[in-house]
Amino acid sequence: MVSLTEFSIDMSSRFSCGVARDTISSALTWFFWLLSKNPEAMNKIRQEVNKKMPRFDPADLDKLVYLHGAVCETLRLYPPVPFNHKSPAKPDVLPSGHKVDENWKIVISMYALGRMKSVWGDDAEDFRPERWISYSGRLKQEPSYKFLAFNAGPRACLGKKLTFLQMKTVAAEIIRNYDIKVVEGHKTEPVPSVLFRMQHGLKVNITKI
Ligand code: HEM
Repeated sequence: MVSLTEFSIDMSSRFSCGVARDTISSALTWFFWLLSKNPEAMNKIRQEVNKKMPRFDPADLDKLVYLHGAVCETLRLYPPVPFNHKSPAKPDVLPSGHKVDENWKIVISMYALGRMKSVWGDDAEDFRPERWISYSGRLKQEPSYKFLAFNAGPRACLGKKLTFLQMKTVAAEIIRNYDIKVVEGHKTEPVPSVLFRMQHGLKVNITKI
């Protein structure tokens, strides 16, 4: 058996396994990229994990409020499903006053909504997990029509809870044990498609803590 303390991998390919793999792998890839650009947030998550969940216990995942905020920020800025379209079942009038009928395809951009200053404030473009935490240190719940990564209404995503469970589990265990740095000069570009992947994957150096 070989014990590795430092190695390089393409993180996006490591996450590509399991049910609903593409959405969760896309989200985790952007999550680690955002954290590598925000080392302070990475440290805060590490401290929170070590303090509130010293040994992995799924029952403790709810206590990881800052980590939850960081996952929400990732999904707000880089929604794995960046746009969607819907058609009305019968002629209708939208709140904006537009008349629509069954032949219309209404395109909704989750990506644009997540970055609108009128919705999220002047710092809408910034990665700020604190945005999701109230003054009392609890998680702030945003309406699903505002935080649209999982869509809203009767056909919203059925895997939302499972997504947070999986993402927080992977994030907590990786951040607790490893330091991650994106390989210098590595290009990160999104693929403009139905799934918001990273064009060249995410090449990182991993060091055991
Ligand atoms: C980051 C992770 C995920 C994101 C961003 C996401 C996003 C979405 C979105 C936007 C929709 C609505 C699609 C539409 O209106 O056409 C949806 C539907 C759905 N998702 Fe997810 N999803 C994620 C993970 C998962 C997981 C892990 C599962 C199951 C294990 C899952 C199961 C489903 C199902 C069954 C639907 C269809 C619901 C219905 O039509 O009634 N999703 N998801």
